Amino acid sequence: MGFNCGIVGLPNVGKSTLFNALTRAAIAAENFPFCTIEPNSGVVAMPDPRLNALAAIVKPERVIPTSMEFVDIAGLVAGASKGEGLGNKFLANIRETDAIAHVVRCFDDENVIHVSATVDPQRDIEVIDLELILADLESCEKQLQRVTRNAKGGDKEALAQKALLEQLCALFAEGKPARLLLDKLDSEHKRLLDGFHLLTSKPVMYIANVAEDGFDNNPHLEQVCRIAAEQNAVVVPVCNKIEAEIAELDSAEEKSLFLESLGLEEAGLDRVIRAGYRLLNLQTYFTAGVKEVRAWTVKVGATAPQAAAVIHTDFEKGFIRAEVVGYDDFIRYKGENGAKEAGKWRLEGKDYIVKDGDVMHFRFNV
Ligand SMILES: Nc1ncnc2c1ncn2[C@@H]1O[C@H](COP(=O)(O)OP(=O)(O)OP(=O)(O)O)[C@@H](O)[C@H]1O
Ligand SMILES: [Mg+2]
Repeated sequence: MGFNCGIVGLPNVGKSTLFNALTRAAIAAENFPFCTIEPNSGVVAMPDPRLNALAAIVKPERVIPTSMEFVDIAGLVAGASKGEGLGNKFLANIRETDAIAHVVRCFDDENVIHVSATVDPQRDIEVIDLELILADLESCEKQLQRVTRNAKGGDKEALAQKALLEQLCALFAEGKPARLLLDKLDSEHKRLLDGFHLLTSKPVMYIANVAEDGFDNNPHLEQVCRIAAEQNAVVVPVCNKIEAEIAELDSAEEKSLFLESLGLEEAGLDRVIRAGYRLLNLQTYFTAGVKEVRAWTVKVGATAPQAAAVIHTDFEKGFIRAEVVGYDDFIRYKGENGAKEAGKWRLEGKDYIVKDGDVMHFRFNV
């Protein structure tokens, strides 16, 4: 499934370090700005303890998690929207993503170069936001010219696009991102907005890259949390450097020992991956057969046929019914047969809205 989250931020703030930890890749993450030029992408497995619980009941030959893609993008600097630091190219890379993980430097370290010399999360966030907003402003102004020509003929769609583009330009002129408008738009206007391919309409979460001991009493982190709260955005505090070190350990045992020695319960990466998944408004359903127990990703609100299409488009085309057992029932009644006996096994039709954790089997006909 093609959902991805772009790792975005100023140069040298720890983006590639996080990417390496997430994907166990070994791309260059050196202490100098613009170390990354070409975007790197990697597919990351979604940690989900429910898979093991299902496997313990079904005892399948294999267990397959679902995944999402992360893309490590080059650092942006002030002036990027005018082409500074290869800015236009990097902005084009961001345009390809579905959501943005904005990495903000929240650690002090004299040895790690900061492009503005000091650590100041508020300023750094504003630099990135401003570049994305300026790029969107320019793009909307261009689109407005084109649409205005079409609207002269009285074309309804063009008139609606024109009104929305004007609203967006006004918002950008105030230095605000398009995502602030999202809650106020109906589905028709959301469709129009999607068609404009903007950067600031993408959902954003903040990755506060802290020092090893920077989770508590860290004014930089507090600043990010304050800004995020104003925007209704999520903050994930992580020490990217430690995560990269943990990812290099071979066994799960070594990892948990290392985490314990640092006083941490869970790898920060799992929190990043889960937050990215939620940011994209994704949820998981399962298939549980003796051959394989597997997690699949669908958008929240997907219907049963849409969920079926994730496995194969034929499943959607020839969709007849979906056999469904909720995850909790599946566990409580120890599998499909138990759930059936307890009256918790359902046959659902094409309008059924999939719930997170549903264990599903599709009946189809091609
Ligand atoms: N939490 C941290 N504490 C201390 N040092 C860190 C931390 N996170 C990353 N670093 C260091 O910061 C430097 C830059 O990291 P990295 O290359 O990942 O940045 P980047 O954002 O990808 O940069 P670029 O935009 O140039 O590609 C590296 O030397 C890395 O080890
Ligand atoms: Mg990099």
